[in-house]
Amino acid sequence: MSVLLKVENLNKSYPDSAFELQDVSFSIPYGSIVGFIGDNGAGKSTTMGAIIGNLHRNSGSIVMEGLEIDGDHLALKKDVGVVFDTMKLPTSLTIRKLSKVLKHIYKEWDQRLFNEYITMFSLPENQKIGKFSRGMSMKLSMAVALSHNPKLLILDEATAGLDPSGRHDVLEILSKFVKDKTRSVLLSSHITSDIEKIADYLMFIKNGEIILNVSKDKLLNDFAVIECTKEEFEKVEPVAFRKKNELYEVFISDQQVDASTMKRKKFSIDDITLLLMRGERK
Ligand SMILES: Nc1ncnc2c1ncn2[C@@H]1O[C@H](COP(=O)(O)OP(=O)(O)OP(=O)(O)O)[C@@H](O)[C@H]1O
Repeated sequence: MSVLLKVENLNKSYPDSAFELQDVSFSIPYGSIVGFIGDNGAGKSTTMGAIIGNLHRNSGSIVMEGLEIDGDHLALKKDVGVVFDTMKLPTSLTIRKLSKVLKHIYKEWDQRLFNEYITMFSLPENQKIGKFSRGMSMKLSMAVALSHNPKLLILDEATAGLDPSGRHDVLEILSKFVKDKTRSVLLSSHITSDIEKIADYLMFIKNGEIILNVSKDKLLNDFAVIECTKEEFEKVEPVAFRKKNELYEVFISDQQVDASTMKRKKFSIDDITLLLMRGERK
């Protein structure tokens, strides 16, 4: 399995905050969509900002297509399309004028593709961008990010604020984007149903630490949620658990389930997220 982006031991702290990213390490294989899940303030935007060089990292290495990105984030920016929840495009321009500027900035700018996205998202070409609604701005950022032929798309809460048909379009675009296995997506979202639909890998972060990084298929097939008694609980090594009155709700590898005494519960990615974020670890 070859890797598009490899992040190793990424650490980042802020001068006026107790928060720290703690040795964040992960890889993004070619052709994959990685869903990045965590509570507010868990460290998703910090991780993404440190990767693209918007934030200074304390330590750690970032390797894109085998090339160490050490200070020279320009090399990375060419190959990475970014959509953050706050838009950073010039508000006084119209789409028409913006595309003329972008043509000069990006060597691989694809005007035909950009026009297609603008039509698909029904965005007005002659209205100033500053007057766009939040959803329209996100759609425009997405169109820009996709049209300079990036290898990696980094999307921070990009589907939040989109109407259902816009979200449907974006999810479809992302699935198509990775289909030929030469590109990948890192996507953070609180809408776990979106992630459940399209992600190949799920990466959970809590208090600046990656607590689980697993393929979606493995998560759904090789793990289980059970409800059990204290005696049964003491025999297992859970990933996470929550005490519910006298019983325990436990997230464990499926191998540990003793089918004669333990009952598997149906679970969704939302359930797992809640157990990982609110639950305890043994
Ligand atoms: N510029 C900053 N200065 C100080 N602390 C910051 C700064 N930016 C973020 N933080 C802190 O870093 C922590 C992680 O924030 P971050 O934005 O990475 O979380 P997140 O997982 O993206 O959250 P959300 O889901 O709310 O977007 C928070 O405690 C936040 O207060």
